[in-house]
Amino acid sequence: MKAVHFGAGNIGRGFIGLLLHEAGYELVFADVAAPLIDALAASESYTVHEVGAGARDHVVTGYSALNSATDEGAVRAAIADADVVTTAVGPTILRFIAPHIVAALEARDAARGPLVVMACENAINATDLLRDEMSNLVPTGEWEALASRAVFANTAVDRIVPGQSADAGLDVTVETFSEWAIESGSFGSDVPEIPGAHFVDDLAPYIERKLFTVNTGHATVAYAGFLAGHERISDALADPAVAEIVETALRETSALLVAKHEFDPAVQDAYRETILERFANTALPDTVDRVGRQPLRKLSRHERFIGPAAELAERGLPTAGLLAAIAAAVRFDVPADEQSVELKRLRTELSPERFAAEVCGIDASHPLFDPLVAALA
Ligand SMILES: NC(=O)c1ccc[n+]([C@@H]2O[C@H](COP(=O)([O-])OP(=O)(O)OC[C@H]3O[C@@H](n4cnc5c(N)ncnc54)[C@H](O)[C@@H]3O)[C@@H](O)[C@H]2O)c1
Ligand SMILES: O=P(O)(O)OC[C@@H](O)[C@@H](O)[C@H](O)[C@H](O)CO
Repeated sequence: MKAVHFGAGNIGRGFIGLLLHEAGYELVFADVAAPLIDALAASESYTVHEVGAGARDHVVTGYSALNSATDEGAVRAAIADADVVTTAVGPTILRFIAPHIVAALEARDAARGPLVVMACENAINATDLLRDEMSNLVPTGEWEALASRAVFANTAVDRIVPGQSADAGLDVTVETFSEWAIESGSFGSDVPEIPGAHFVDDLAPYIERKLFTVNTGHATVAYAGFLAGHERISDALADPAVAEIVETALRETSALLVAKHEFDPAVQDAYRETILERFANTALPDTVDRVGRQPLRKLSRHERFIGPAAELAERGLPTAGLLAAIAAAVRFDVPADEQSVELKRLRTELSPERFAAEVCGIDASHPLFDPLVAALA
């Protein structure tokens, strides 16, 4: 069995690559970062170091590495001959991955079984986004035939993998917790064997619970923590003023998840508590800069703040905690982060009303509009 994984970064090496390796796949990493790909190609193994209670080390071996910017022929040949292709590159990068998979499907031997395509990103239905980017590249009338050579499955990926220290080499430090949920519907009876992943009939409750609890909470710690002057996530959460905003925001998203997906309230409370314990892990060197990265993406319509706040407002439920988090998010000022710089510019150029409409996708007809505009002012 062969898998090609795009994005040999933190979650790529620290989780998806590890699980595919442990599942017995011959693994090819593809990335555009030349030093990273050169180092992987020259290495025989790297180690995933877990930190926290029950931590273990895992050694990943037997992989190869290709530069998808300079060696696209080899990357496409590898995908054409693979069973599985996965991504962990960021949702906005999927459009750059799409041409490789389209070309590989065109070159694929028709007798070969279908290629399993799974985007492992923090976004709702990221694999559907990737499939849409692919279909946009194919002439009308030809997509159905090409798409029949692949199976597309949405996934939800959860493991905190912080930025790695400069002297770590290829090794990755991760938390012990992990969850990879994969929607099973498109596989029929031919579900891939990936121990460590679990297959679910309907991914929507899983991905929304993950994005609107783990990622809403995480981003709230990051933005409120940044404003309070903290660098590390664990320090930020230890600040009672930050913790209070996080608790309020997560009580609100929990109310939505329970109402919408009928989660047992006690189970959701326990899930939320586990997540706060994960953020508080002092052995995990995670930072507000990493967790708050790309604030414009995080403030967009279907993301971790506006997504749940809009649905809560539509149901007449409280949103004060999420709005406090949004008010902190728009003040995230990290010069090394391109979107933070762009956010700063937009805040000087756009009125709160235009910011709500153009960045957050909420216009005056929506019940969230007035409170959102007040939070943005
Ligand atoms: N780190 C985490 O804790 C975590 C957990 C769950 C999900 N995720 C999601 O996984 C994705 C990746 O996050 P990360 O933390 O690993 O980021 P990262 O920056 O560590 O890794 C991303 C990798 O993608 C590569 N890349 C960028 N453009 C590319 C292209 N055109 N082709 C191939 N490779 C390209 C980068 O060079 C980098 O190595 C994001 O969607 C993130 O939300 C991250
Ligand atoms: O990756 P992002 O930028 O969407 O979000 C930052 C973190 O919240 C995220 O990477 C978490 O660590 C991860 O989603 C945990 O599973």
